[in-house]
Amino acid sequence: MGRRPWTAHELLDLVLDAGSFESWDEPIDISGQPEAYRLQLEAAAARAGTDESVLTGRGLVRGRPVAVVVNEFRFLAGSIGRAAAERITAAVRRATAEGLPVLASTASGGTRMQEGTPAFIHMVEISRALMAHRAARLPYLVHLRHPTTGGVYASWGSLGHVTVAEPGALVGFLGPKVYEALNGEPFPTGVQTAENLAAKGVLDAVVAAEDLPMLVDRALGVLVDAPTLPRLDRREGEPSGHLSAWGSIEVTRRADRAGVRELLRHGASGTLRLNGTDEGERDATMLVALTRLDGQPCVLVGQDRSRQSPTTPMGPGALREARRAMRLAEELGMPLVTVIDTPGAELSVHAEEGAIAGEIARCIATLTTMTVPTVSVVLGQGCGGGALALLPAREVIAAEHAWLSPLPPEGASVIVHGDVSHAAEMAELQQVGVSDLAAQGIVSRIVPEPADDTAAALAVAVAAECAAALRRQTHGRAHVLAS
Ligand SMILES: CC(C)(COP(=O)(O)OP(=O)(O)OC[C@H]1O[C@@H](n2cnc3c(N)ncnc32)[C@H](O)[C@@H]1OP(=O)(O)O)[C@@H](O)C(=O)NCCC(=O)NCCSC(=O)CC(=O)O
Repeated sequence: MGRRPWTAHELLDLVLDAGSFESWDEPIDISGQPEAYRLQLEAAAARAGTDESVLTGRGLVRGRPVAVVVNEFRFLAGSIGRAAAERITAAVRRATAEGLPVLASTASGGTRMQEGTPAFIHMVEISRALMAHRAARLPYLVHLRHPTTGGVYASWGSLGHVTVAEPGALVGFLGPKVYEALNGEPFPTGVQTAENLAAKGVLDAVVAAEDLPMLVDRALGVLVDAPTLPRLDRREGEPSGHLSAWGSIEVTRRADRAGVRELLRHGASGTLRLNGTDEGERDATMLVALTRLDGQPCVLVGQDRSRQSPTTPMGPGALREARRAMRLAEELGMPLVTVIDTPGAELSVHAEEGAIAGEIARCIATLTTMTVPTVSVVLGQGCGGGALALLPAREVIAAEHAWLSPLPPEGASVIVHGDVSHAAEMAELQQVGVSDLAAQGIVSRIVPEPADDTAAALAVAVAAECAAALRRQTHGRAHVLAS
């Protein structure tokens, strides 16, 4: 940690628009507490300048109304006793009732040792209130400050839709001093840090408190704001269809082919990248983001062609990240976009032991049972079960040269002919190209690839088509709900 830790009041001043904070906190009666503890509480209040270890209320972040729950570490190490726990639970319930997103900022030694089990058990009530909040499709954003440990990290610190920690923050379940005393050896260094946990896919990002307003604004710009009018050029036109299936395969394997990154760069705005499964797994080949695709808010998950190679194939963790995106969309009532672009999933010991086949099955199972609008985009290579895992959305659109096959055409050639020389013939025979996919009803729309065929133009055309497809479904759903 570089600077002195933020106090709760400093954090509120930093994050909320000036003068917008309105406290929800009721006075706390400590008269019934044992004298020694009462004296500790009084001393803590005098030191911290707060009446408890948590402050709650509402305010504006860049004009957006939010409920806030902020830990004060200087009050008995931000520890959570019954009064603090009840304050958090009440604030979350009020936020739910008022339809407000919740932003929590933690800094704590966990359950308050002076209060023990009756306080500890309140982790359950806090979690219950937060899950009711999430069930009401309201956002919960978490910011972990230095240090965040114990029952705070293991309840309201870990239940966010988006979870970030400040640079250098100690974030861990058991405090390192406690570990060392109990185990007779120090806990390994560099593990309980914001940076390590983000690298491991436990946290979404490392974000300084100064940058929290931007993060909250971005997240709520997708999670709360209504769609805006389309602005991208739809690039109407007929598919040229002049290439064979093999010709298309060669086009999609070109280094300058547009991928999901180009789709976001040229066709989206207000993108907030998420990171990992939030369960301790991360695979750079899958990209997950909250974004506005041509003005349409959505959760987007896509296979990143730029990160896949023979040495870094798309593994089972990538598919678990995809399922996190699916869960998020379903829970938040957000449209989901999946982007298919893979030369195939990982074939290895790691993949088998990580349940790659099961993850493909679970992705298919999840996608086919989602109730929110879903669109999949076959953008480039659609090879094998790894591609199929992201395919079965309500509407499937495909770029003109995209393709879908059970395995690489070279593999099919080996199976049937004993060598790879019949790959082009097998691609044709196996009907992998988009015209065949459309004829079979697998693909409902083909996005013509612009004649100039630049990655940017393709990305713009696909983004516009995809957003339009989502709008059609969202509109249709509203129609059904209204009737
Ligand atoms: C959070 C810390 C890393 C911060 O370290 P620092 O070196 O900055 O500060 P410190 O250790 O001197 O602590 C500052 C003061 O806060 C007190 N203090 C720390 N944690 C406390 C807690 N949970 N309850 C009550 N008091 C606590 C310390 O005794 C000390 O008091 P004084 O100033 O009087 O000396 C460390 O305090 C720590 O490891 N705390 C315990 C974390 C933990 O393992 N919690 C699990 C609790 S059980 C739980 O939460 C349930 C669960 O795990 O599920």
